[in-house]
Amino acid sequence: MSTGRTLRRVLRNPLGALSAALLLIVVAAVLLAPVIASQDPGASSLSQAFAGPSGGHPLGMDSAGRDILARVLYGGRNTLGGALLALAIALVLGVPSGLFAGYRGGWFDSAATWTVNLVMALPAMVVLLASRAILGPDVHVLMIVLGVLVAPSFFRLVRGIVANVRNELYVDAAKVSGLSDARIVARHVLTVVRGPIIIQTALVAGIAIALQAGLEFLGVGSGSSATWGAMLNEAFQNIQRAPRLILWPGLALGLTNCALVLLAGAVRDALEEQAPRPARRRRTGPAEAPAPVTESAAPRAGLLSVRGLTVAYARPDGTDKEVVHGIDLDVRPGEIVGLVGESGSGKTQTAFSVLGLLPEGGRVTRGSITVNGRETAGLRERDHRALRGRTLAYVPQEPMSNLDPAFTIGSQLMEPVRHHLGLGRKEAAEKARELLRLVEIPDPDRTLRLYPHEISGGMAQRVLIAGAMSCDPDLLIADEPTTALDVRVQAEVLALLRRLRDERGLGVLLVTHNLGVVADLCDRVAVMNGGRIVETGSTEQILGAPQDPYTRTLLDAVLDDAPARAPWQPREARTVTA
Ligand SMILES: Nc1ncnc2c1ncn2[C@@H]1O[C@H](COP(=O)(O)OP(=O)(O)OP(=O)(O)O)[C@@H](O)[C@H]1O
Repeated sequence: MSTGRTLRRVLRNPLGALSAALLLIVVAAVLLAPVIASQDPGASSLSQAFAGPSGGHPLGMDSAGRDILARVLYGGRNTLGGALLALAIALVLGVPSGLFAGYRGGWFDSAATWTVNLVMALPAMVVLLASRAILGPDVHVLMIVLGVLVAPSFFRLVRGIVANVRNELYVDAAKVSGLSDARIVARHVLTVVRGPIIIQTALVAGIAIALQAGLEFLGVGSGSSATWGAMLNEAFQNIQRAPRLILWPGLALGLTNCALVLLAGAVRDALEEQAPRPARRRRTGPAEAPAPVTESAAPRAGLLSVRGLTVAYARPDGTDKEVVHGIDLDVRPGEIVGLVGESGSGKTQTAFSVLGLLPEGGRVTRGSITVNGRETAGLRERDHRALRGRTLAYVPQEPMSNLDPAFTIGSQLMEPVRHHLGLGRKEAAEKARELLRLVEIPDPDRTLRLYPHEISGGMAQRVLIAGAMSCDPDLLIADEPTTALDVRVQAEVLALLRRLRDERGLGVLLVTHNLGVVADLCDRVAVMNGGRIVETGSTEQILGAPQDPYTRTLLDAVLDDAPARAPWQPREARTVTA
């Protein structure tokens, strides 16, 4: 949701409008103190001590004969300025570290979380009193210490949200499209955390103001300058003689804090009206099943060639869990190769190894992956990122989860195009329109303006295919691209992939467990089981005359437990050699 729309929603809420107006008045009055109050807040005239309101002194005089209006206004400067300083320190320390720890995890996350827990365990008031004793009675120094003490609240808030967002599929999709981490954080992560940060800022500002006033009230502040807390302290000492002295600083503190809390509530309500983000798909898979290794004697394909690929995950005890055990795979230009196997057989790990996007802890431990003849196993992240989007593209399984609900379709299609092709806004919009036409979306202009929740699943998948095609890649890796769609839309998406292959000479690695899709679309098939490729061949051969017992079991399962017919008849009119 855009900032403008959030602001309008806040102002439409009566409490939001009232609190915002109140805060504006307080801030304006405090900033305009020299204009509104003609007196110096420190100038005292003992003969006028405790004098009531008069023409030149509308709020009267305090116990030392100082103008109360001037002291409230100038005191507000010191009180709000101090709170602002504490807030700035807390934001600068808490937000970037929370972003980094949540997004990257690893040792920085552990170290930062440990430090934050330590700071949170410290009793804030005791630390503030001790700092005053050590660093002197300067209110600014106390506010800096306060900023450090409240920074953990921002860190924990931001880290928690970012750690969740990092797992969203649309963040994976942004990585796949080749965007840098900084761009992904700025675009997809900051938009999610900015709302909670605004709410937290309002609440922490209230706490900082109250704490600062509390310290001054206890006489722990600097004491030399006017602040609302110091005024309360003085009023309290004279409560019997002039109880009205407590009214003005009390009112200023109470109103400012109420306004901040109400504003935080209004911002939260405005943000909650935003459509909920889809939950992330969690992958699960059965345990490894052993199978024989097949070594391909075939020459390496020009587009994608995988030889002896082994993928492993580090276990907490330091040992490796191997999930892909030395596989061979080839995709030629203009060829659609199906990678089939049941859940957990290692299809996705293979695809992600080619994309250079193995999840944290996973790595290619052996083997070679060449794309257009260039070795990519062990490539640096920066070089892999350059390949993704341009040479390699990815179409994921769940179209809706891979689109960021906060941005229009147009904005999401234009971002990678502008980044990779360096196009300006207008050219990128034209390119986005052209891409939507390419994937046969009927009214591209209208679709560009829609948000993901306003389009169907089939259309979302077309949008993702359009995004994948934006930089005219050579190889498209599609992970179960039709699973989330109904049968009619599935057929349309498959026809679209076939057309792209025919018209553009696109190579496609189709990850699927659906043999119907394989029969419909693929030229060749590799069957995976337990992290190994057990059989590779043409679609006709694999579906018509499977050699491996596992492939036969897979085919039997499709035919409702009946034995596989021989030969298998693919849906598309293909020449079947029995
Ligand atoms: N992050 C991880 N850490 C450890 N093991 C993992 C991790 N991700 C996947 N695995 C293991 O890797 C193996 C292969 O998983 P993979 O996701 O490639 O299967 P798949 O064939 O794509 O299944 P699906 O169709 O369900 O996605 C599984 O045994 C799985 O438990």
